[in-house]
Amino acid sequence: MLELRAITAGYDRHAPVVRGASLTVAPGEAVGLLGPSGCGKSTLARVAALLHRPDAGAVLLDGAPVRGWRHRAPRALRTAFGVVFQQPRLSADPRLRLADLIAEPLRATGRRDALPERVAGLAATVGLTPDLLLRRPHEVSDGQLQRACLARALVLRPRWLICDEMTAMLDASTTAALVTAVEDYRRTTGAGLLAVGHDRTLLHRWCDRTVHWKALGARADGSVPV
Ligand SMILES: Nc1ncnc2c1ncn2[C@@H]1O[C@H](COP(=O)(O)OP(=O)(O)OP(=O)(O)O)[C@@H](O)[C@H]1O
Repeated sequence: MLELRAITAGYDRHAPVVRGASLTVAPGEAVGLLGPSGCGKSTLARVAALLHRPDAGAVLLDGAPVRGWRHRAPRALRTAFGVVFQQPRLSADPRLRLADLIAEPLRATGRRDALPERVAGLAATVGLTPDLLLRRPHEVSDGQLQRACLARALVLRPRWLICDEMTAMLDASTTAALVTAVEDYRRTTGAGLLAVGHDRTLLHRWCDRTVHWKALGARADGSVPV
């Protein structure tokens, strides 16, 4: 179980953007998080993925409170999360060919066993042809790069997937392909999903339940329309 308990977080301790938000995702469950622009969804998603340390509150994994964040989180916890962000160009190293981009977490964790087979298998899962794997980010479309970013997020076989507006910039067919790839992965692994977005129809179709920001118990700070 992934539990966020009364999370307060932000970029200035005196003016947090998230205040007292609570949310749970069970293993195998797909939870959608909807809310207006700027309310703090991405900040909360980064806390859930152990990428942003909250100012208050707790993140629990299978009942155990998380104590370290980012590089201070134990490797076994860090690699339990696969994260896909909205803008692939901000999260992809422009020097890497797509095959190396997908393999990056495997190399970083020293897990080079069966690397080419794993990359080829994931590329097929997300709909990338072998010729695209040889190109660098500036030689592919946003949708193709996002497919590679999803493959990279899956390469360590995470137990939890955090998709933060993963399809917001993409057309309907790429959106459908990426959602199908996530669901195929979840069906075979039992991974839990937190999908953040604005598209109510997509999240309702995709997820087991969709939570609105207002239902997280988050307190308004007077400036954010919750
Ligand atoms: N790195 C940062 N430094 C300072 N403020 C930030 C930073 N990132 C986000 N913010 C601010 O925190 C608030 C919440 O941003 P966040 O991205 O979490 O909202 P969101 O609900 O995901 O928005 P959107 O739906 O538009 O992506 C916003 O007011 C934003 O300007």
